Amino acid sequence: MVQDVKKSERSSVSERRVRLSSIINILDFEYAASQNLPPAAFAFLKTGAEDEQAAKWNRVSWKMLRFLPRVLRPIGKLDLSQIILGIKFAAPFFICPAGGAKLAHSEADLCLTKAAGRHQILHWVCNNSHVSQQAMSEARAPDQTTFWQIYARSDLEITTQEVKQAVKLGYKGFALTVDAVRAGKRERDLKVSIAKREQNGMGVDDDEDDDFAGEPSVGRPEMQLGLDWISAIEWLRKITDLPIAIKGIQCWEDAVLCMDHGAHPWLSNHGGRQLDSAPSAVETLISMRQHCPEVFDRCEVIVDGGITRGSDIVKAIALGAKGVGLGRPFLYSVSFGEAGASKAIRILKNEVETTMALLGITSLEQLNSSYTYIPSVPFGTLRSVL
Ligand SMILES: Cc1cc2nc3c(=O)[nH]c(=O)nc-3n(C[C@H](O)[C@H](O)[C@H](O)COP(=O)(O)O)c2cc1C
Repeated sequence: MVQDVKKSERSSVSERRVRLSSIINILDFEYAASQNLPPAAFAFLKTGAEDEQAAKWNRVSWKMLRFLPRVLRPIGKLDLSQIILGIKFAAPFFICPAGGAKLAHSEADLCLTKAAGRHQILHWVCNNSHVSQQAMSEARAPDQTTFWQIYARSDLEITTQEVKQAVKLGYKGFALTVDAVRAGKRERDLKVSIAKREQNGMGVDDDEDDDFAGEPSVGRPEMQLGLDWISAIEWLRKITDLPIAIKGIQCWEDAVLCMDHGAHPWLSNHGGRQLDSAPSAVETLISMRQHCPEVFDRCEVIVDGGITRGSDIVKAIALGAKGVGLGRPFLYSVSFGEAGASKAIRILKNEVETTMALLGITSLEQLNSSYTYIPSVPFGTLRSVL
């Protein structure tokens, strides 16, 4: 399925315009990928839906929050470890599932699992990768745990077999992605595909031109469109009793439904690639704190979207998230292979540690909403909102 980037199009180490050694933060990886990757590959990874409002807002919304640091507290050893769906990892952030990683590097999916294993963080493996389930599980370090993400295929039996196989191969948690029943209109990606086709002299009859409705350049199998909460959870529960997250929760009402059905809400708008103007995970976290705080006690809330700094990760945890996913940042970093992904993890760990020390905490368990606020809302009101 995954479109191959021709070898000649992919830059070799010596051809790279931006070198790994020059990178000091996560946004630097995006710049490097924009310079080093073929334009079509970068466009596929970067694109959001339509006007990219959701993709941009995801990033900006973490910056709405400010910290309330505490001082004169002894800061000794910092403990970044976090339990996500029952498994202890060395850090609270993880690598999100992402199809098309091969556009960043021919061995991207394997490199991501290996880098995650090296640093004992979670890789939530994508079912739409170019590598087999078996090969992905073989890339794990001996003591490494990975989780598996699924789309429900139109032929549910195929997905059923895939989940059974994932259980056999030792995956310890699942995510059912539900925000992509239809692909979002990803214009940045579409424009590059159309330009390429026109460059190749392949014209289209003006009367029949419906390229504007084209599928993303990395295809996906046909989706199952008939599931609802009851049938989806019943189907999955017949196959496994391992933890299940529902990926793509975008309002507190659906977070409550997750809780009621014994699943964990994964607050995500697919990196702004699906519904433009969808809410960011920050907004959903805050509305959950107002309307259904009990979900944080009964479920593990996972978030992703627009995270570029260790401080964003700490903010998410302060608001109640247990696991914090990054998609594009790891895709951009893995354009440098395993060394790039490993550097991205080290940068994030270092930023999380610095943020913790400057907030006056030594473990993530000490974090709570009193460490953060939104300045635009009157201070007193906000403290009660959070
Ligand atoms: C290139 C790309 C491919 C993706 N493919 C999948 C996928 O196959 N399954 C899925 O559940 N999410 C997929 N996602 C969404 C990510 O899992 C995650 O929700 C999102 O990237 C987080 O936002 P961020 O990129 O701003 O960190 C993809 C994201 C990107 C950027």
